[in-house]
Amino acid sequence: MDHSKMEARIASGHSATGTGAAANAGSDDKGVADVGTAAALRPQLRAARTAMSEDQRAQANDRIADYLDDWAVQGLTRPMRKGSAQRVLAAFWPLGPEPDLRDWLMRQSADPELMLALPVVVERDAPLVFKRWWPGAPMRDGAYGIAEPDHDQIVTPDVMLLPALGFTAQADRIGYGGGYYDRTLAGFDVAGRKVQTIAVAYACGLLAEGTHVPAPHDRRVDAVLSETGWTPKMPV
Ligand SMILES: Nc1nc2c(c(=O)[nH]1)N(C=O)[C@@H](CNc1ccc(C(=O)N[C@@H](CCC(=O)O)C(=O)O)cc1)CN2
Ligand SMILES: Nc1ncnc2c1ncn2[C@@H]1O[C@H](COP(=O)(O)OP(=O)(O)OP(=O)(O)O)[C@@H](O)[C@H]1O
Repeated sequence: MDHSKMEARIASGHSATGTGAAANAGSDDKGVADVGTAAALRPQLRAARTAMSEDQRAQANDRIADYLDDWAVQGLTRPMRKGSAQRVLAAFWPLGPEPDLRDWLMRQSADPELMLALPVVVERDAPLVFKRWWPGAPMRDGAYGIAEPDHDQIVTPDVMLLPALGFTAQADRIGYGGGYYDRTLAGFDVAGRKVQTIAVAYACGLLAEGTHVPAPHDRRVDAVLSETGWTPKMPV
């Protein structure tokens, strides 16, 4: 989706009612057809995240890394494809105020059983591809200004960390609205590939019960991790 289309979607988004931290901004639009859709919820989710201070974000990033450390020991050891020597863990390079996993990734790069990867937008409205990442890997600015690996080593993730703007207690995920991850996961389904999915969000992205109406193409993730812990529980 190009920038102008994205802005148009945001401009047309209506606020939904709700009691969650992210659901407080402007709620005069009761009754409109798209109340509760991801598009309607994005503006207030963005506002809640932007309202965090740099300090709060840094602290939240540290807490998220702590939870990921526990999971790396207790959970990440499991989903290994038969015959493969390394698990491929796809993460993401932060865009603006997203959770920043870079320090954690840097530390994980020392684990010989892990191969790290980052998403690459190769084509608009198409599935993502994943390329290997290691500290010092050549990078370039890709689509949407997100840094991406600049080489040809495409890999298939066993486990995927996905950025999320919002989430529900049932592990529904709201992203930026490009549909990239939903398309990517749908493609993996067709190919018969199993991938464990973990959305990473700040806790202010939690939507109150009944606030969000997922679309048919929306994929639940196996779990959501925020600075307050796992929703619904650590995936093992
Ligand atoms: N860090 C990160 N990497 C990612 C994603 C993501 O959401 N975050 N993606 C997830 O699909 C894919 C890229 N897709 C994207 C789709 C739309 C926008 C987008 O709408 N950007 C807004 C600005 C967002 C903001 O800063 O608030 C724009 O360009 O107007 C960004 C990425 C792959 N890599
Ligand atoms: N499997 C799919 N096949 C085709 N189009 C899809 C698929 N999944 C999502 N889309 C399209 O992508 C658009 C955006 O989807 P959605 O709002 O769920 O994005 P998102 O999950 O927030 O974004 P992202 O995954 O990029 O972070 C929707 O209009 C939808 O039609």
